[in-house]
Amino acid sequence: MTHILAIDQGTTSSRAILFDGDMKIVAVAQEEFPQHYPDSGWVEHDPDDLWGCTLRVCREALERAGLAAADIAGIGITNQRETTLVWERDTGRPVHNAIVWQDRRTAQFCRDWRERGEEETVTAKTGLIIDPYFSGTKLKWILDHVDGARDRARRGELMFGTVDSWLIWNLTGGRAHVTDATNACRTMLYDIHKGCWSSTICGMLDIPMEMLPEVKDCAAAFGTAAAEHLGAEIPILGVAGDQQAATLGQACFAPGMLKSTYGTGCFALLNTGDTPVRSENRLLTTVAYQFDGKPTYALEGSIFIAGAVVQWLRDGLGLISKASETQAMAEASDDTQRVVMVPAFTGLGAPYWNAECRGAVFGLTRNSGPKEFARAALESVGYQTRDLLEAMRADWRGEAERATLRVDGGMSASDWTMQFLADIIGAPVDRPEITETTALGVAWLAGQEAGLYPDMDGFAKAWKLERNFAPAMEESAREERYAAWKRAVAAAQQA
Ligand SMILES: Nc1ncnc2c1ncn2[C@@H]1O[C@H](COP(=O)(O)OP(=O)(O)O)[C@@H](O)[C@H]1O
Ligand SMILES: O=P(O)(O)OC[C@H](O)CO
Repeated sequence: MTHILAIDQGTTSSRAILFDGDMKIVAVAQEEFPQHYPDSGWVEHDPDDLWGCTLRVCREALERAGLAAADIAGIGITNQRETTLVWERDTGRPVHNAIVWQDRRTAQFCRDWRERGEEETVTAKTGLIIDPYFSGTKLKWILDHVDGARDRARRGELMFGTVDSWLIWNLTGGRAHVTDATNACRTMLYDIHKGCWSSTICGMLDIPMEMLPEVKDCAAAFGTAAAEHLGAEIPILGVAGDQQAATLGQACFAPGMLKSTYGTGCFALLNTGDTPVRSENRLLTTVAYQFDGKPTYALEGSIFIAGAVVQWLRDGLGLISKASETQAMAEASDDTQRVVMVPAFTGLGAPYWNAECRGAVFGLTRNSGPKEFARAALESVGYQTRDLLEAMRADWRGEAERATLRVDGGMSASDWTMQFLADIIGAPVDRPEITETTALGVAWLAGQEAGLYPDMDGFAKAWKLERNFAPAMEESAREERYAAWKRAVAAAQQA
């Protein structure tokens, strides 16, 4: 058994990536699945799509690599986080579509909950703020709206899970109802200090605790994939939410190390070691990873629109036909114009958490055109990251000051964006050779549990730099531009 199968179940596609004994990628298979938008601000996935396309890509990757299940030492699963599923214990049938992390249907409930003055209790226990983003209020919504669901859950007939739990349940033929600490801590039902489900929060949301999965370390025996799925039994040995998996894949193991992943959204995590740091600046306290029952914590900043702003230039405005064209446009743009784009298409995430804010563009002149729009779109990703880093620097005793930022995700391929990022945060940006860090992180979890891959130190040494972006912008220009961004965000929120 020489290989590891990493499953990356994301918001828009499922991917299966096979790694060899040297942690090199040997095959990738990917499949997109439909998004469902039943109402304004609602986003759902069909649970059968999530499971079905995951299984197909696993089979396809094996076929492409010319490998059989017997060659696979273990499976690692990483997944879109917070997305909420409920299914029947007996039949495995979901009682509702999965409610996706982006879904805002519980915004009113969250507002009322905050106004009842209960946010302090929630934050103290879970490290999160009250927002529809997390699983807790989505699960409550399902229990409130599916006939008889709460009573059935109380009788132990229904099970809750995030996407990792759902996939493991299916892979193991209904034998394992489990999750890991990094996924559990995004539900808003998990006490990150005690390391267990919180009866207080479950009580506040009237969630029967019978329906919650068992929480394990990130590297553990999660169950065995049944032979009928991939041709032979394979143990599932690693699980982590996708942003935590990227933190692992970037080998951010020491306190103060920082990564940011630029996909559809952007998620920055700062390792704070064994101390859960309480944010004074609306960041989240989260479990970065957990081994031997001991959590390592992180401060997380979540931005909902990063690469998605480039998709909007392509699909919404028709200014480009592919994402990489933005590079040449930004290079050729008029630098004297100060067009500022606030891409708050679905509200603003950290550190603003303004669900009602919408996008805006400032500073347009008669000469502003597609190139300036492209530049402003790419710059918006840098400015939003700076917002997160400002908050991290303030929260973490100033120790995150000028820390190198390790980047990954699809948009990190844009050299122009990465250089602007280094310029505007005033700190170095490191892009690794492998930008598939999410899959790598969870492959490493499974691989070291299987005894195939090195320990933490060995893995950290294997991390390789592809390119460093050093800040080159004058301090005065940096601060002047950032101030213009802050004014634009304030104005967008007032509009
Ligand atoms: N060269 C590029 N320049 C700018 N944006 C890019 C580039 N390549 C990809 N992107 C953006 O990155 C995103 C895709 O990254 P990916 O990590 O695959 O995202 P996800 O996992 O969220 O689907 C898209 O939103 C796309 O617009
Ligand atoms: O599926 P992604 O890569 O868009 O990541 C989604 C995040 O896990 C949401 O918290």
